[in-house]
Amino acid sequence: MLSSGWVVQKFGGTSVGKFPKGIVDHIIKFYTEEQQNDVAVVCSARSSYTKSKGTTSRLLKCCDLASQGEDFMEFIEEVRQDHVSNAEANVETPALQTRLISDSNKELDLVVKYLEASKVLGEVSPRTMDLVMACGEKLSCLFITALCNDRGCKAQYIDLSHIVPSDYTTNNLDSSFYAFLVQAFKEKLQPIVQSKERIVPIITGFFGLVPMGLLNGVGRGYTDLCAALIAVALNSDELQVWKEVDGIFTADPRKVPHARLLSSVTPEEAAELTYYGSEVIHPFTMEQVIRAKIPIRIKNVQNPRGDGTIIYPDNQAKKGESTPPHPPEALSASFFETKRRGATAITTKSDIVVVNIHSNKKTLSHGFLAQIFTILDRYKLVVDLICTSEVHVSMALPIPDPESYKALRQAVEKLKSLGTVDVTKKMAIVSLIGKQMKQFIGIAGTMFTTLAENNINIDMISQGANEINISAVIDEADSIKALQSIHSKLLDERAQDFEHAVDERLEQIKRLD
Ligand SMILES: Nc1ncnc2c1ncn2[C@@H]1O[C@H](COP(=O)(O)OP(=O)(O)O)[C@@H](O)[C@H]1O
Ligand SMILES: N[C@@H](CC(=O)OP(=O)(O)O)C(=O)O
Repeated sequence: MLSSGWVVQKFGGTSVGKFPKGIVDHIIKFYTEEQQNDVAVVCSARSSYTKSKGTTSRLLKCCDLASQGEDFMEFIEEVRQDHVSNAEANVETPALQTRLISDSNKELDLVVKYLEASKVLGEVSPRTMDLVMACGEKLSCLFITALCNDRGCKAQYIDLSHIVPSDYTTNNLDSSFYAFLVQAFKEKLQPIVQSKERIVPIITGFFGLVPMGLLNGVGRGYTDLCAALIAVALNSDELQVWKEVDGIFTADPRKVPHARLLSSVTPEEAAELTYYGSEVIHPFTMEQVIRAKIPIRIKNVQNPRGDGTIIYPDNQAKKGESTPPHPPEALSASFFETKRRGATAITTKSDIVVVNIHSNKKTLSHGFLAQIFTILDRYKLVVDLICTSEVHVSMALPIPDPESYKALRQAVEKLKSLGTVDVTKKMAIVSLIGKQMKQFIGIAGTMFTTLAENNINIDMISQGANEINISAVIDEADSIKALQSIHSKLLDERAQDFEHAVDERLEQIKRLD
């Protein structure tokens, strides 16, 4: 498959909020004018500083209030004010500014209608929630479209919020649903693709009224998935996910000052990092694009010329290449990267609660685990890590908000019928991630010795079946110390003493000689 010339750029809510002019002048225009690419832009709802104060969070708060029959207008007015003053501050051409404000007001008025009806009913259906949430991406894309046109880059607003027909039925968001979406996106973008003039489509990251609701089906961060499907629809050369960091680092650079920028990671590593606390990319994003052989590049809106980090399998050829990059999989490039030393990155996840269950039977009866999971399932609780012995089960659960804490309390009451239950709060999971780790001996040893040397108590240990993740549960208060000390032993450029880990592959090769 040859180069199509298309590049899909996804911008997160805080980037749209903080750097809109930079996005248009130094990113969109750079790729269209200097690189001569065709660019498609996907935006999330605007957040000025943090996601929790962002438009999506405010709109979800309105849904919450309406479902309790309470007044929500205060939050609508906050969203309105935010977008009006943003339009006034950034869009200079009077006609474009007036139209943007009027279009934004219309969208918000519509949301008020949906919410008023829900308030009367005292219930917000998943469909209504989607209709309300979609407004965030609409406002953001109306704004970026106006700003592009204002600054001399021809752009067209594309609303995907009704792309899924109301009679579309599916029980889960499987590959046939994604295939349907890709086809629908292709049709929607066809006029722009065929246009003689270069037009940048500015596409709402909200993609339709998904059968069980976008929040239930995909979750926050759905715009990453939308951008991925657009990249597939356009047979794009690259999917660029623009953030406020230079790419993926060996650890969260805010917590580990010596963290290094990684030039590439595999999709499996990116997924593990995201799940275990480093919110890099929505996990659903990768499968579709990688299958279409499209690389994902994480880049920084504040440093657009940086190389960023590429997410791509180390054993698969890219679009337009006939063979995988050399050296081949058996001895992949990172195998020779001495700096990597087996592990790729380290991450921590906070708000973890450990639940221990001691069976009241002498031996583990069959069905014991099934009973535990049935209870957890009933309360929609997720288990991140689990360790079992014959009569004892330890589980680490993410409990990030009051709602999940309430569910946990109810589940614990039920679990008590199976045995003695104890609960430890304020814990964290520290995870060492690396696709190459499985061929090294001593990495887990070094990780746990480092924790011991730093007086950090380990509550649970787990090595995932995929062998790319070694995790331990520790006190949340120790998580920064754990990150920094393990990083300096196993990932720091200046790490001196890594004498314990033996590269098993290299040893095998030596033995063959
Ligand atoms: N290993 C990591 N590499 C890069 N960033 C990381 C890592 N772990 C955690 N982070 C944090 O993830 C955040 C991602 O960037 P940000 O632009 O804030 O995301 P968003 O697109 O959600 O707005 C950064 O604040 C960064 O500190
Ligand atoms: N606007 C949505 C979806 C999203 O993808 O956001 P972001 O790209 O900023 O993570 C949210 O806040 O969840």
